[in-house]
Amino acid sequence: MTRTGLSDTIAAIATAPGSAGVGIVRVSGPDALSIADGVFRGRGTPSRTRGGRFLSGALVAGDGELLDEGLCLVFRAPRSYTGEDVAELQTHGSPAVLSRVLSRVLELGARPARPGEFTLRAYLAGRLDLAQAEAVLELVSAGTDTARRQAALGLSGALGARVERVASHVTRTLAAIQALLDYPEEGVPDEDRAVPLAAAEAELTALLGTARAGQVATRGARLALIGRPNAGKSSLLNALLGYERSIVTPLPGTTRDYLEAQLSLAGVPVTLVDTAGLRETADEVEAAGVRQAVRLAGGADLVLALEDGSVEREALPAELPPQARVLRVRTKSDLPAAWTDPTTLAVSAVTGEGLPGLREALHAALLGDAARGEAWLTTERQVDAARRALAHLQAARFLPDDLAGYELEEALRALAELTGRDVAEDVVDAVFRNFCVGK
Ligand SMILES: Nc1nc2c(c(=O)[nH]1)N(C=O)[C@@H](CNc1ccc(C(=O)N[C@@H](CCC(=O)O)C(=O)O)cc1)CN2
Ligand SMILES: Nc1nc2c(ncn2[C@@H]2O[C@H](COP(=O)(O)OP(=O)(O)OP(=O)(O)O)[C@@H](O)[C@H]2O)c(=O)[nH]1
Ligand SMILES: [K+]
Repeated sequence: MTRTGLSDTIAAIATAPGSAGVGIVRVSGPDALSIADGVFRGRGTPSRTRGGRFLSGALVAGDGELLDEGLCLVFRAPRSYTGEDVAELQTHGSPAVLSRVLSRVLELGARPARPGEFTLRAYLAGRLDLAQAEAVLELVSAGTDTARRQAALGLSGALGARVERVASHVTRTLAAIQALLDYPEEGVPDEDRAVPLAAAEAELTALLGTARAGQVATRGARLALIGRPNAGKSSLLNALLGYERSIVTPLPGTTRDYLEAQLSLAGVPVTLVDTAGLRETADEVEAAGVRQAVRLAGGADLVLALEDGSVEREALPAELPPQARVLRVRTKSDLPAAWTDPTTLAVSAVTGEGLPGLREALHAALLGDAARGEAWLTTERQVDAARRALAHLQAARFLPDDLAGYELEEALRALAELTGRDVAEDVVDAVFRNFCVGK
């Protein structure tokens, strides 16, 4: 996004396209209220109304034609979403009405808002930090209640407060180091250096631990079903879905390509991936399927490794990628067990036995025990800044005071970036590029 025109008055339809009970045209900037005067006719005049009030009346075109009945909400700088003067024209929510009201507002001198420009202005006015602006974006697009809860927490500033706690430990250490730099022979005592640094590291590590959960909650998760032929992968997929998505036969090697199906696991959107059974095979097509299965396991957030409980246990013929996180499952628990293993969940796709426990285990493995009520990291940008901050803290641990001081300053810079107090313009612009017009 270019940074020109930031003192222009901007306008956009703020509500979703299509018909709705009510629709809103939002106008923000120095001329917002005088422009509202030109389109709104009521008993009061927007530019002479106190902030925080609304007027009821009519919206009219340039030639005086009545466009709709409506309300005008008046916000005065700095007490508005953007921090600027804002007029909200609230109409009946028809695209025909909204486009005529917007045209009139543009005719009166506003320019169309760029995507995210209202929120960018709120950020530049210091009303939101970058992590809060990201939370606004996540709230607007939240598809699950978990995503909504985390976004609302982020918008409330809870993430900023967590980061601030880490930063305060680092600042304390840095101050102690700087106070003693002129007397290097003394060294900074542990209670001013090792202790707060350990606290900062522990808090930051806990925060980083929420990243997977945060990303799973907002973007959903991929779950790959892996196992030998006939282990019961397709049957388990169908049982989890509740309908026959994947072909099940007694013949080993039934699934050769992979297939995907969507499932909601306690509000988390999950993509289940059924793969070809893993075995040594002379069949070219099946062998390609096996290689693909291993690759899919590497790309999944979680691998369900299935082993047939009714036959003698055999190791998987292929190595799973080392980064894969694996949950082990013993299938066909309705049949006499040929083996058991306390670290393996037993399920039956036929009777449904063990399925509720499996669903719970999946949910726990995907969302972890990230504490409720605590803010999570939800974007790659936040995770990257937190990782860099942690690396600097760890580097500082074993360095002499002067060099440690440098690492701590870098850690503070990364923490400031995390909440968006010290961020390069292109990074900010990349965040706002994902917004819709009108937000
Ligand atoms: N109609 C409408 N609903 C909306 C929004 C909006 O802009 N318009 N929002 C937008 O995304 C969200 C609410 N966000 C907002 C946050 C702060 C202010 C605001 O003007 N705050 C002033 C106090 C105004 C007053 O009380 O007079 C302030 O904090 O100083 C407005 C909306 C959700 N609902
Ligand atoms: N009794 C019992 N039989 C099962 C269960 N799950 C699967 N089966 C049977 O095991 C056989 C193989 O099941 P599939 O679901 O096709 O196994 P798969 O792992 O997808 O097999 P491939 O496609 O060959 O890799 C079928 O005859 C199923 O009916 C179960 O929980 N209990
Ligand atoms: K099969």
